[in-house]
Amino acid sequence: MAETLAVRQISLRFGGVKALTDVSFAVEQGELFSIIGPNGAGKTSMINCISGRYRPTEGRILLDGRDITRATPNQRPSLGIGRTFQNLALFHHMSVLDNILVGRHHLMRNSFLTGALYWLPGVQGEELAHRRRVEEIIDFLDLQAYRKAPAGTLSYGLRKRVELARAMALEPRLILLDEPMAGMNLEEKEDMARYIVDLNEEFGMTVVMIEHDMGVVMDISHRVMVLDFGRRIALGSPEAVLADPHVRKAYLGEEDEEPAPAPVRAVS
Ligand SMILES: Nc1ncnc2c1ncn2[C@@H]1O[C@H](COP(=O)(O)OP(=O)(O)OP(=O)(O)O)[C@@H](O)[C@H]1O
Repeated sequence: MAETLAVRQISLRFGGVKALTDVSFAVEQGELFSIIGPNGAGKTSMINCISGRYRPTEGRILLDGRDITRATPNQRPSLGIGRTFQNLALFHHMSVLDNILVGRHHLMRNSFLTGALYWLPGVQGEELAHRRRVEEIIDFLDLQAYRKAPAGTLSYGLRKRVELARAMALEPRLILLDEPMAGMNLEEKEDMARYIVDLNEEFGMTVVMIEHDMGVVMDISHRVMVLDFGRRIALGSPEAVLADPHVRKAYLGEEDEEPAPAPVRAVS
């Protein structure tokens, strides 16, 4: 299967801090790929390199074989990369519907002039097509009851769902989810896990997810990469990663009975 994302020997330094060191991995088209690791392991730094927020000190990032390492964060949505944030980034006073429409901004040919030229032929048609697509996403994420509500009035779990809707509205080929279940109760987590599986299977979106809830990660991921101190220490199926003694030591704090691990290794 084709590689949607290829990360090649990425390193990222902040002054003396090595956030990432020589990390490589690839994500296949249609894959649901998770990145896990202890606090400070470099997970968000990696997502930020892929989304363009951080520019890696070394290495390359390819999307569908095209080098996007130097593309700006503003260019990445047009290239097909959508993301959600660890801390919610919604417009609180805007309705759910309008927040989601913001996600389609880069797809709107007429966006800049839509207001002024609204009555010209084609502009209304385009606007309608965007609204239809947004309504489909609202249905998919069961947000009908909240479409007119200001985003700031919703519960935390619902706001996370609106943020997912906004990222989906971009119709990304690759969607980056930064802790989509953080702060949720069990029921909200189960809902979110189902939506992520469905957007992967039904909408065909390739997913890269950071998540601390190991149960969810192991349940829904096709493959899992483990970072520790900015290095990749394991990569493989959830079962292989869970069974890996170095992962158990680094991530779960279990005693390692074997000699110290090599800095970079893979299991599959
Ligand atoms: N903008 C920044 N400036 C300086 N140091 C940073 C910056 N961003 C991250 N770091 C450092 O890089 C390292 C990796 O941080 P990162 O946030 O990527 O880890 P993480 O695995 O996402 O952690 P968490 O699970 O706590 O969110 C940490 O030592 C962190 O302090």
